[in-house]
Amino acid sequence: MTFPSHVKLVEMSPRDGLQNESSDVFEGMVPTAIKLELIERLSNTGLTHIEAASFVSPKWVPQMADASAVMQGIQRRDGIIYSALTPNLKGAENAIASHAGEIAVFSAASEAFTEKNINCSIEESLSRFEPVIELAKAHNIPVRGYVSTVLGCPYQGEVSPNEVARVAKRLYDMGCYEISLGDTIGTGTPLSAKRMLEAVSRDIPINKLAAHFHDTYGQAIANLYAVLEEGIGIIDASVAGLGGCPYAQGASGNVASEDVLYLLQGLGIETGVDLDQLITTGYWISDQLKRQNGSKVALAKGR
Ligand SMILES: CC(C)(COP(=O)([O-])OP(=O)([O-])OC[C@H]1O[C@@H](n2cnc3c(N)ncnc32)[C@H](O)[C@@H]1OP(=O)([O-])[O-])[C@@H](O)C(=O)NCCC(=O)NCCSC(=O)C[C@@](C)(O)CC(=O)[O-]
Repeated sequence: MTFPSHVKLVEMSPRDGLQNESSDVFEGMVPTAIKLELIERLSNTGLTHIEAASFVSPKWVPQMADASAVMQGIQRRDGIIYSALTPNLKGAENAIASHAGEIAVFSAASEAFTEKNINCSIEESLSRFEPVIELAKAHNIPVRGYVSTVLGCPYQGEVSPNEVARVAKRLYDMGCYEISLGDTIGTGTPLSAKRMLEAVSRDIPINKLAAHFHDTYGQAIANLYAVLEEGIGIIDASVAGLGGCPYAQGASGNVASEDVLYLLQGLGIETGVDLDQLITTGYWISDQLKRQNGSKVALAKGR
């Protein structure tokens, strides 16, 4: 078994982490200043990729309504890519106008989830992404592609690895430079994660694939270990385990960045990220949101 020597961590907390936050503390919206301070603190940890906001309909996801203010307010650092999620051309235009360093499009391997999440079929979502990718190319901005529900769907249940592979390949062939595979509701297990990855990596080089696992069933770290064994070198995670998709009921947070980093350090895998700084940031945002910190490593190590 050979693990990669280096893993790229993609930090999700400002976008996936906060998009579903129904913060009582702030009567709904998390203030832009808190989002910006979170991004600033994350920028001090050694992370090189931070998904900072999403340019989606504010009627669908009110928490991301200040995406332009967030993207424009970031104190940008050399060597850090601040990316934004975009569902359509309108979102991409706004993201690019707000200086997103990378944009991401998102579909799913389940028709039912795609309808609930972005109000169209998988096929329609892919055609919406064509002009997005074209526009990004014209601006020299890389595009990441997400496939959600890769290990289970909240509406249709089981999802076939072949369908995940099909959607992932379409996104890759359309020009997405990296495909992130989302276990949106965290129902995957190490074996199902490996089987899914085997199917996807038949068509797409493994170094172009990212694991984006939620920890709803407590399997995310085990699933990550399984896909690291297969050669995955890009992992999405969210500090303090923040997050959840508004269109996947019961879906809890992303796997905690602190827990992923602890796993990687134990395997001798380099990331360039400082665990203590990450833990401090996780406690800071948990305090702001008056939430229990969702990272087991942070709880064990303490403040
Ligand atoms: C895709 C749409 C817009 C379709 O929504 P729709 O209602 O079908 O769209 P529409 O084109 O009919 O537009 C409706 C209204 O939204 C506006 N609108 C339209 N587009 C935009 C835009 N980009 N930015 C701002 N406003 C926009 C548009 O202008 C219009 O405004 P109105 O005329 O009624 O005032 C909607 O369904 C939507 O925004 N969905 C986003 C859902 C979402 O953000 N889900 C969470 C992210 S995915 C996720 O978390 C999973 C992931 C990626 O993390 C991986 C994993 O874990 O699996």
